[in-house]
This record gives sequence, C-alpha cells and structure tokens, in this order.
Amino acid sequence: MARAQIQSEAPGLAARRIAADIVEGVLRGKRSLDDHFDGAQAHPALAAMEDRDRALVRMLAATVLRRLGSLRYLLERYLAQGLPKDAPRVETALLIGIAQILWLDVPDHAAVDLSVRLVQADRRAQRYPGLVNAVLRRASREGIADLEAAPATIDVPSWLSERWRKAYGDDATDAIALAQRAPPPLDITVKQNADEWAARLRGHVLPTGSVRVVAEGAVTRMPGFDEGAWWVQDAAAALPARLLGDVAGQNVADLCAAPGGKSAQLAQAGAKVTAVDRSSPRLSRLKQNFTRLGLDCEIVVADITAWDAPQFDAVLLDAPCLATGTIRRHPDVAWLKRDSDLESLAGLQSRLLDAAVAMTKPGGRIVYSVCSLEPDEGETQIASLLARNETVERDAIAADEVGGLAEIINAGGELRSLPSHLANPDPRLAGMDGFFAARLRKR
Ligand SMILES: C[S@@+](CC[C@H](N)C(=O)[O-])C[C@H]1O[C@@H](n2cnc3c(N)ncnc32)[C@H](O)[C@@H]1O
Repeated sequence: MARAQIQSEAPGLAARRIAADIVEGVLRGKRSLDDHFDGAQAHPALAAMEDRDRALVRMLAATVLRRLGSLRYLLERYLAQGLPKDAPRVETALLIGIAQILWLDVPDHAAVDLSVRLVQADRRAQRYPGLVNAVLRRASREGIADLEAAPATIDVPSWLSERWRKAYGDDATDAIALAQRAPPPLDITVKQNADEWAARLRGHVLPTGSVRVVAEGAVTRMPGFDEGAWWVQDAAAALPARLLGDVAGQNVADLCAAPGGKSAQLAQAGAKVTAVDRSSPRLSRLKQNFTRLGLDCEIVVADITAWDAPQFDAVLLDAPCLATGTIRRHPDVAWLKRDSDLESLAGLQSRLLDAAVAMTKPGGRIVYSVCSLEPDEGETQIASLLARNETVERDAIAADEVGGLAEIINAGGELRSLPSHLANPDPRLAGMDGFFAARLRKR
C-alpha cells in the first residue's frame, strides 16, 4: 500500500492490518515471524514504516502468538456458534483486539475501534463488525477473570507440554509455560568491560557474564552498536562457546555457525575460527556481524555431513533443532513445529555429531549444543554418541563455569537450562533460553 494511503487511514490502523497479515502468514501460511520482518519475503509495507511502528507491529504479532492458547480459550467461551467459517480476518481481528485489551498499553476503546475497522476493510469479514465489537467489549469486562481458570500451560500446544511433563515433571512444566508468557529481556555479549556497558545501557551483569537490559527502541540505535562493542545473544546461548575453555591461538571449528554469535565469542577469545554453515544467506549475515564487530574468521559454505574437513584443536557444534527453548523469543515456533519434525532432526544431529568427532584432533574438546527443551535432541543424542563411539568421553561441566548456576547443570555434568531459570521478580528481567550443552573429549 502506498505511503499516502497509509497516512490517510485512522492512526494505528496500518500497524494492526500489517500485524493481522503477519499473524495469518504464520498461522495459515506456516511462515516464520522473522521471515515476515527480514529478507526477501518480508511484508512489503514494513519498509516504509518508522522503527517505532515496526516495533509495534512486532509486539502485536508476537503477543498474539505468545498468548494464542489463552486468546482462543476466550473466543471459544464468547462465541457460542464458533467463528465465522467464511472470513478468517474476523478471528485475527479478535485475537489482536483482545491481546491489546488484556496485555498491551492500548486504551480498550481504541483496540475495539481498530479491530472493527480491520473487519470493515476486509471483503469477506465486513459483515461482522457487530460481532467483533460485542466480543471485544466482553473481553474487556471479563477477560482477565475468565483466564484465571485456565491451566498454566494454556499457551503451549499440548504435544509439547506433554513431552515436557515427561521430561521435567508437572511443576517445572508449569514454570516453563509461565516464563514463556512475558516478552524476553535483551541480553548482550560485550567484548569487554561488562560493568561499564551495563551502567551505560542501564542494565545489569548476570552471574554468567552477559549484560541484561530491558529493550527499548531499536537495538541498532543503542550506544555501542555501531562501534561493535557488543552483540545480541541470549544469556544461555552465550554459554556453550565458553565451555571450550581457553581457545586463544587454537584452530576452532564452529559448525552450524550462522548468524555467528558463538563464532564471535570464539574469535573474541583469540581462537582462529572456521565458521561453517550450509546457508549462504545466513553466512552473509555472519560476515556483516563480524565486520561490525571488527573480528575475523574463515567462512566455509558446506553441508557438514559431506564436508572434507581438516583437523581442529576444538569443535563447537550448535546443531539445528526444534528450537523449543526459544519460544519466548520466537513464539511462532510453538505453532510451526510438529513432533514429526523431531525424527529427521535427530537423525541429522547424530550425523553432525559423528562429523564433529571425526574432525577433532586426539585430546581436543567438542561442545555440542541445541536450543531445545527436547531430551531427544540433547541428553539422548549424547548418550547414543557415547554408546556408539569409543573415541570420545564426557568432560563434565562444573557450576563455576556457568557463573555458579548449579540449577542449570544436570547430574551427568551437562548444561540444561530452562526458560524458568534465572528467576527475577520483574518478569521483564527474568528467564533464559532453554539450552542443552555437553562437553566431550576425544581420546
Ligand atoms: C541453531 S542455528 C545456528 C546458530 C549459530 N550457531 C549462532 O550461534 O549464531 C543452526 C544452523 O545450522 C545450519 N545447518 C543445518 N544443517 C546443516 C548442515 N547439514 N551443514 C551445515 N549447516 C547446517 C543452518 O543453516 C543454521 O544456520
């Protein structure tokens, strides 16, 4: 839509319409939230928007996806006849409307008005402004109270919450689900002087060394971004690279490296890094990040399972996975992934692990990590590797290597962080991604 046309609309309507397109693109088109914001398939109207409006679009879409179970629970209660089958925009307008009323800083009357306009602007939905108006008014009166009866895991697809109950028990599963309800903090890895950067960015240094701030505005405008003093990286995601220990001067392979947060840590620690990934577009982002940070590495575009690799002193393998540990940051993951994805991912992970072991010199260290809560992609992978390959042994991780956080080390000396760890009374400052990492030594 042309800029002039956007400007002549009711204030805020363009952001709601684009957010509605994106929510439908995720839920019906099965495309990721990130794909709608960046790259060749980004929503065309975003390019003309101010940063502030883009951030609002993202907040609207992410809040709907983060609280989708709660929102649909209310809709089921409020719509005795169900949703109209012939007009998908009605549901989307309701989801966006209720999300604003219950959780965002938007006056209720504005949320109702904008959702009514959304359906009026849609050919198939324009018969339903009365229904939208009535449901949103009811949500505004009764929504919070009605949600009190809903289970803690209401926003988690049941195939996932059932898996987590088996792996972690009921209490931990509820805690994970509750932790995923709040928008995540912004964690950054600084090259040096963490205390100084924490003071400048009005954040604090976590026990693990990351700096945590409450995100306000565009990251690219924050002090230190242009000069390459830091990069964005969840506190849990910053741990696996550190588990390789002192890598200064060593030849280190970062397998599945893009967009490069872990490669940057290794390069900053003085390693000679070879960053390998099969995706050229993702490696271009790694290159841009390295240029901004003033760091160096060798970049290899390759499928690691078929790569004729040299031998390395140490290897980090951050394997592709279901990514269920990042649902708070990427709430679309909960609705896009399927349990049927697990089998092929697990097969790929074990082939990647075999390749990682083969390219490690005797005596060298290997760290395997995944941002997944699924033991099939973590604990079970390592147990099977140790059972099939006698050239590697486990090298247990100690709590003092992860800032003393004993809660994130399991009985086998592996890292297992949950979104409910790093608790904080202020939900904007709490939690960390769910990660698994194991360290091995080649005999
Ligand atoms: C979890 S992401 C890596 C994140 C990265 N380590 C970081 O910290 O920024 C997984 C990566 O694995 C890559 N990948 C998946 N299968 C691969 C394969 N067979 N060979 C090489 N790279 C692969 C994907 O392109 C993706 O970039």
